[in-house]
Amino acid sequence: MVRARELTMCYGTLRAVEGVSLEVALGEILGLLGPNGAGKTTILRILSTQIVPTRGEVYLNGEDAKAHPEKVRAFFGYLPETPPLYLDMEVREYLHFVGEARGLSGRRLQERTSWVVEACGLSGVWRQPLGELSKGYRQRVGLAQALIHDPPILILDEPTTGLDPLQIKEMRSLIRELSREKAVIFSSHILQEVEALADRVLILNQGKEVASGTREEIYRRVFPRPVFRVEVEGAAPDWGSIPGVLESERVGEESYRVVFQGEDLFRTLCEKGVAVRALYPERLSLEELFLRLVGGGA
Ligand SMILES: Nc1ncnc2c1ncn2[C@@H]1O[C@H](COP(=O)(O)OP(=O)(O)OP(=O)(O)O)[C@@H](O)[C@H]1O
Repeated sequence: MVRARELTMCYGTLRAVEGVSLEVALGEILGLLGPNGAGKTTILRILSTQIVPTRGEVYLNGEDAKAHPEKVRAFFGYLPETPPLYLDMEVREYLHFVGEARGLSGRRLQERTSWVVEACGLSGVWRQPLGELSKGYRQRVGLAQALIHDPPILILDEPTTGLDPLQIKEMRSLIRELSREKAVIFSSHILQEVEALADRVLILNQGKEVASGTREEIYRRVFPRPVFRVEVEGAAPDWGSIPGVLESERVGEESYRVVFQGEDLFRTLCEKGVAVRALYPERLSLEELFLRLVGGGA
């Protein structure tokens, strides 16, 4: 549904994005994750045809975005980091205005407006001017305008910025619900956000892809061999003498992270007289993976 190949974007001498490729299918959520200035917004602006990349190709719903920008604009809804709202307009006026600009009219416009108002929880503020809405409601209106024409693709730049915890929860569940029948791509610099929402992640740093895939795939890239957490009782084991243990790291009082390649770590440890209290496969958070990938340590 969304396919971008080898995107590069230069602003003067600054290479904001370099050689980034991505794909998002219907029913899938891709999270772009990276620190400030990593190039996330630039990629989303390229995908939403606001800027033309210095190099690279974008296909939305099979159409070449560079060759047919007008055509592909019908295929997506875009929520920019700061939604462009006309602050004097009431919510209902604004959504009608955007719907008409998207080519809707008559019954279809009424239907779609009612749908987005319901889906985005806007019925209580329907007659309020946008300028009087809280940040959370403005963000919902921003999402509503992106959805009004029922596009198959949703492009969301930092969709939960500025929302309170309850609003974040609601926004996430709405996006998840929508993703059942849409391709969703969103950006965030918050690891928990991406972890909570994305099926797949594209990690960016200084304009370049650092890793991409599901968390498990990224995990396997960071740790190509199985990693276990081992909790022991008593003295620290002599890890170097235990067959199959390739690396060990102390991560707590009596807790170790162990890279093991062999048949049965538990049995091997017991045979060596190690008193094992707990042993389980390690599952690093996206945050730890991210830090390892960008070289910030564990
Ligand atoms: N219009 C522009 N002109 C010049 N430089 C730009 C422009 N837009 C972005 N940049 C630069 O490109 C780089 C990538 O910016 P971008 O906004 O894409 O990053 P980001 O990952 O979205 O960051 P943030 O999380 O802070 O929004 C930054 O160094 C930024 O200063």
